[in-house]
This record gives sequence, structure tokens and C-alpha cells, in this order.
Amino acid sequence: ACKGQSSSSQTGIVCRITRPAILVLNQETTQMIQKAFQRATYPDIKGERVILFLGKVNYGLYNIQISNLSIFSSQAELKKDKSIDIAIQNVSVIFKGTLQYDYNGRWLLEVHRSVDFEIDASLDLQINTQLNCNAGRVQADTSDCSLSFHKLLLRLHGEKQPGWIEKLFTDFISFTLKLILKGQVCKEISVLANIMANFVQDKAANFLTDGDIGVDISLTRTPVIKGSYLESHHKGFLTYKNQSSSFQDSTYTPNLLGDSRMLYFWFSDKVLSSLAKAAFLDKRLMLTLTGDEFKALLENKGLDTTQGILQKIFQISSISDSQVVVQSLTAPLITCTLEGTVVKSSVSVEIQLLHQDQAPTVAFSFEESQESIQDFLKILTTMVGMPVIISRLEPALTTLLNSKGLDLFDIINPEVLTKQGYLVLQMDFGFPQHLLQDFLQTII
Ligand SMILES: CCc1cc(Oc2ccnc(N(Cc3cccc(OC(F)(F)C(F)F)c3)C[C@@H](O)C(F)(F)F)n2)ccc1Cl
Repeated sequence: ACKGQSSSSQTGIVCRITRPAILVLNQETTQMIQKAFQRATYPDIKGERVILFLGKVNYGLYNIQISNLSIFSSQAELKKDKSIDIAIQNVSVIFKGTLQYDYNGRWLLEVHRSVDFEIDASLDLQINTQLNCNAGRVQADTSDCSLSFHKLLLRLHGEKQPGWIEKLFTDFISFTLKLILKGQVCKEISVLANIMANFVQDKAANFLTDGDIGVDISLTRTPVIKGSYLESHHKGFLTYKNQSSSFQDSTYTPNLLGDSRMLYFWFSDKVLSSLAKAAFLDKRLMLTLTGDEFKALLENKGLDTTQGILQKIFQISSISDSQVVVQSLTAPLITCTLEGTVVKSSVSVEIQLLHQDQAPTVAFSFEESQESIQDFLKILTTMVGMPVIISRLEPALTTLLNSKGLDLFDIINPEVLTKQGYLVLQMDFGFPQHLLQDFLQTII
């Protein structure tokens, strides 16, 4: 998936992240950079130089470790059709280690010295991240990563050291050290960026999976970066029992979404319909009410159970040993319109009598074909059926999404808008402080 331009007729879901969201996510940048510096390893720096009056000197900086790190500020901005540019100012880091050097002194006396040092560095980082598509997954490319140093000072512990060391450090060692720092830190940034991209991809796929029902969120094109937003385009195809089904003609165009809210999700209603179809195939679209529940529902909707057809239903048996089974007979068809979401499905309602020692028997069954009770069915459906279904569906979906960790996210003022052929979710979010911390702890 993804090579070359979009086969946008295959796009079922679009995720848009706008500049306000980038600013919130940028607050997490410093933690990521700190993690990159901590993960980086700093190899020993060895060399030999001929020093005036001393002859050949062998030196080495060993066991270079970070002893502390602070980051002043960072900015992130979206560069149209190019990258997400992250600038980090005033990273100040102190390295500790041991400097060892030896040379042949006067009268061929061998001199071996080992002295602890601190290197005090302060630098800026510039990371221009490109988002690519690799086998249908988002890939972050942070190879355009540069460090610029304001300060790089060597401090030696113990008694006053000879001046030539300072010069050696300034003229040679610091050059090598800058190269090592750039190479190691930028490598770790790239590793972390791709760990994050994989985490989001896998977590997103998990969000959209329950049992045998899943959504194929492979990218259908390289993520798009504009001045005020970035967005990813996903197939949105249904996978049910590991079989994938596709659909055509989704009509996504960028002007369907705004850029004032932090997060937008565009869903073609074909995605919703295929999910409803999977739920139907998975025998999830059925509801069983006890006779008492059913009666109470009718009564608190003001229906008189002592008249007409209801009277017939409730007189035949002691209501407590009966149940009402409501189920879809066909896969529901979901379409989105300006007025709202329309669900078309034929449904059967059966009133069954429960018996001690045998399977329930059907006392009444309603299907939309019966003329005589058409009006009654209409009333029953709108006044009782729909509210009951919705009142069961909401907690079920909430439980499902919370079981995936949605409740970890601080979602602000979410809105659901339906238009002809698609549905838009738009929201702001607060990034939960601990979420990234907990995640970074899991990365060694
Ligand atoms: C769960 C949201 C979602 C993610 C999808 O798939 C992917 C895959 C890779 N990246 C993304 N991005 C969008 C996005 C926005 C908000 C949260 C989110 O994931 C998550 F945080 F909720 C969790 F799953 F980790 C993913 C990012 C993509 O847009 C970008 F920026 F990389 F280009 N989405 C497809 C549909 C839906 Cl509804």
C-alpha cells in the first residue's frame, strides 16, 4: 500500500491533527529528547598527538556518561508539503568520564595519568520530521537532524593540569565529540520516533478491533502535511474473521474538515455500514428483555397494557415467565445524511414463553409484514424499541472504547457531525502528563 499517489477511492477514514494539537503535543518534546540523550551511548575517544616538548602523547576519554540534562524550550511547526519542524533551544548537558593519557617524559621516564573530567555542553537541536508510508504504516523520518553547539568546555578534576590538555581538547577532541554527539543523539531520536509511530499504529488498530471484528487502518497514501494541519488517510476496510472486505468511491476532500479543533476524524458511512454488517454476522445485534422489563418499559412510556393488542399479549401468560427477543433479520444499512444517521434493518420481535423443562415457545412474533398491527408496531418501535436499543448501545460502545484505554485521554467537547455519505468526529484534547512518561518508562 501507499507507493506513489493516492488511490483515494479506497479511503474510508481520515485523521486530521491541526496546529493547536501540535502545540499541545510539543509540550511532550522535551521528555522525548531527554530520553534520547539518556538512551544514547557515548563511545570512548582515543587518539595520539605529538605535543611540543612532550613528544608523542596517547590519550583517551573513557566511560563518558551523562550526569545531568536540562532543556530550555522547544517549538514545533508544520511546513507545507514537507515536514514537521521541531526546534529545541538551550539543551545543557554535563558529561562525566575519565581522561587517561601517557607519554615518555624526560630521561625516557614513562608518564601515565588518569584524571576525572566533566564536559559542560550547551546546544540547540533542529529536527525536521518527514512522515512517510511504509507498507501501509506511518513512518517518521527524522534523518534531517542537526545539533549546533554554543558551548563545549572541558573541566578536569584534581590538581591543576598542564595547559596542553586544554588545547588538545579544544583543537581535536571537541571536534570528535561533536560528531559523536550528533550521530548518537540523532540516531536515538530516530529510534524513538519510530517506536512512537509503531505504538500509535498498533494502538489505533487495537482501538478499532473487538474479537473477530476489526478495521484495516492501512494508509492509502503518504500522510499530508499542510501549514495548519497534517492528516493521514486510511482504508477503513472491515476485517471479519480475518477476511477483509473493501468498498469503493469514498468522496473525501480536504475541505470537508476544518482546522480550528485539534483533532478530526472523517468516516465514510460505508465504514459504519460494514461494521454494522460484521456485528450482525457476529450475532451481536440481538436484545433479550424479560417480560417484566418489557411491561415496565411500555408503561413508563405511557402505553396502556390493558388495551388492544398489548392486553392480548399480557393476558396469555403470567408475564414473569416470558421474554421478549428482538433481533436483526438482515445486516443493517447505515447511511449518514445532513439530518442524521439512518439505520435500515428488518427486525423481528418475538414474545416467548419460558418453560421449566423445555425450550421457550413463541407466543407472538411481529415482523413488519403484518398490516393489521402496522400502526402499533410503528409506535412500539419509536417509543420503546429505539430508546432501548440506544440505551444499550451507548454503554456497550463506551465500555468497549474504555477497555482500549480511551478514558486515558482527556477529550474536550467532542462533536459528532453527519453529512451526506460521511460522519465527522471533531474534538480537542489535553495530553495526559503521565501517559508519555509511563510509555517512555516501558522503553528501556
Ligand atoms: C484511534 C484513532 C484512529 C487511528 C487510525 O489509524 C492511525 C494510524 C497511524 N496514525 C494515526 N494517526 C491519527 C491518530 C490521531 C489521534 C490518535 C491516534 O492514535 C491514538 F493516540 F489514539 C492511539 F491509538 F495511539 C492516531 C496519526 C497520523 O495521523 C499521523 F499523524 F501520524 F499522520 N492513526 C485510524 C482511524 C482512527 Cl479512528
